[in-house]
Amino acid sequence: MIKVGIVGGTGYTGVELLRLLAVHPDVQLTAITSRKEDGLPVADMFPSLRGRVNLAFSAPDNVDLTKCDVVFFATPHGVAMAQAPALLAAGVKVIDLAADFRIKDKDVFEKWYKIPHTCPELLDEAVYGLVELNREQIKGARLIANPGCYPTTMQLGFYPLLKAKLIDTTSLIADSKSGVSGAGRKAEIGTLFSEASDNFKAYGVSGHRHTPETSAQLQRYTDSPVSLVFTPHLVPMIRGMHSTLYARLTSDIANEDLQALFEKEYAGSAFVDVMPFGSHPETRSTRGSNMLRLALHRPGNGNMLVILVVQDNLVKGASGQAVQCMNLMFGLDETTGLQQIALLP
Ligand SMILES: NC(=O)C1=CN([C@@H]2O[C@H](COP(=O)(O)OP(=O)(O)OC[C@H]3O[C@@H](n4cnc5c(N)ncnc54)[C@H](OP(=O)(O)O)[C@@H]3O)[C@@H](O)[C@H]2O)C=CC1
Ligand SMILES: CC(=O)N[C@@H](CCC(=O)OP(=O)(O)O)C(=O)O
Repeated sequence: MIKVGIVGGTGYTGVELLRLLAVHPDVQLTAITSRKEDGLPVADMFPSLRGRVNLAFSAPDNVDLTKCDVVFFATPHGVAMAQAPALLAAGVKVIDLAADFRIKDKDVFEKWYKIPHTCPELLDEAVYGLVELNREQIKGARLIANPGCYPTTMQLGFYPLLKAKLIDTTSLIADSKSGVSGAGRKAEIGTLFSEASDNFKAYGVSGHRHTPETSAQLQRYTDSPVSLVFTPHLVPMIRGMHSTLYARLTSDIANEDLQALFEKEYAGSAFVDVMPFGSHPETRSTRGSNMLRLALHRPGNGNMLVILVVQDNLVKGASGQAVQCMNLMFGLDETTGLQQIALLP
């Protein structure tokens, strides 16, 4: 059994890790931390876990995480970078759900996250945990930078087109919407019921930290300079993410061939569903599951391609993706414990 520790077990990605790992056949939950809830039985805070998780939360300082085989950091940016060196030195693998190791350039990280990077020596080694694009590297990794939720949708949508050199890389557009759980469980005015429900707004239009993360990753797949405009929106739903991606085709290609390109690229991927051309994927078709669904459109048969991408921000956008990485790092089938079908309605 893989002994698992979770730092930050009371947040939305932490409890999502617990939901997935409590029934994972190869996992033994070993330590779950919370500074505020030290000593409280996990199932007292989350009754959905009664009878499934028998541990209590521990303060991070009171628990020996070196007895774990892998530790997930479901914490704000800056926490994993402080603890990863000691854990790695003790032979523990680390999966960070925050952004500490996603951006290879320390200066770019510090500019967008406005905190100093205290562990730049690990930036080169960290493997970006987007399984569909990095599967082989993840298998041998000790340290995973789990992707941001929006970047997952943007990369899986644009990647096949970039790789096949079919689009203008300087005019990529992503118009994305997230459910409110994307902002985490902490109290904030913007996510109060009376602020976020029955309302709709864009945010971060002049600059969101997921733009540099996504651009840098996409740049790995093309020699042409990548330029991306990304606009996130908050929508009044709990889970879910919908990205409408726009790309200008630079070559004359039939719709059937575009569809075949995506189907071939993701044929071996259990968690990327290429829907029939012209489909309208719904976020609820991924709710609670690790699936990401996408569909291609070509309005008026012109040279603008529209790619619709949906996922559950907490599963494929965070905790499910992290478990997918863990499976590969421990030699398991990547689908182990992740076969849930989406909830509907
Ligand atoms: N929500 C989402 O859809 C996604 C989130 N992420 C990323 O995952 C990470 C977790 O997000 P989310 O679950 O939403 O966050 P939450 O705010 O819901 O939870 C944060 C957790 O971290 C703990 N924590 C906070 N500060 C510290 C600290 N200094 N040391 C140790 N533990 C700490 C908190 O518990 P306590 O204060 O009691 O210790 C809590 O359990 C973030 O970096 C986020 O950006 C990534 C993709 C999607
Ligand atoms: C709705 C909402 O607020 N979403 C978050 C992003 C979700 C996320 O967790 O991304 P990181 O892991 O990169 O922080 C935001 O836009 O800040």
